[in-house]
Amino acid sequence: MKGQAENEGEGSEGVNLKELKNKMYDFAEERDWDQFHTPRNLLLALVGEVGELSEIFQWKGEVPRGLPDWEEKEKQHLGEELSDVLLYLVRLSDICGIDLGKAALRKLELNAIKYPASLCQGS
Ligand SMILES: Nc1ccn([C@H]2C[C@H](O)[C@@H](COP(=O)(O)OP(=O)(O)OP(=O)(O)O)O2)c(=O)n1
Repeated sequence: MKGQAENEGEGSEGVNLKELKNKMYDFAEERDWDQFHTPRNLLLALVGEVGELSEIFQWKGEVPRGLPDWEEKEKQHLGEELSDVLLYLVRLSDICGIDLGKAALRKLELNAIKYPASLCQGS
């Protein structure tokens, strides 16, 4: 199993970072909001959204994977906050001139070197 959301809704599989980056670019351009999308502003917006994401889990204690007991409305809200975090992260990376996909792949490689599976099994 690759993840809890592996078999979820159609249409989500083809989404890529470039598409999200371009859509955020268009969103800002159409509103003349590019002037506000500075690195610091975007970082603060990102952190704010992480706070909103945290609020959803606040006081719930640990919850089982897949969130089986959550109402659909609650899960939809979670999806919205996760998306806000992702979108601001994508936009922040773009504004800073970082190729996020490339950077993330490189980081995965570094992680694998730092934590060799043979030495880290289950601990
Ligand atoms: N200057 C802005 C403001 C918003 N957005 C976009 C990116 C986020 O995906 C979303 C954030 O919108 P809100 O600030 O309205 O935040 P929420 O959607 O979380 O609403 P609320 O804080 O009322 O729950 O809109 C943006 O790109 N640039």
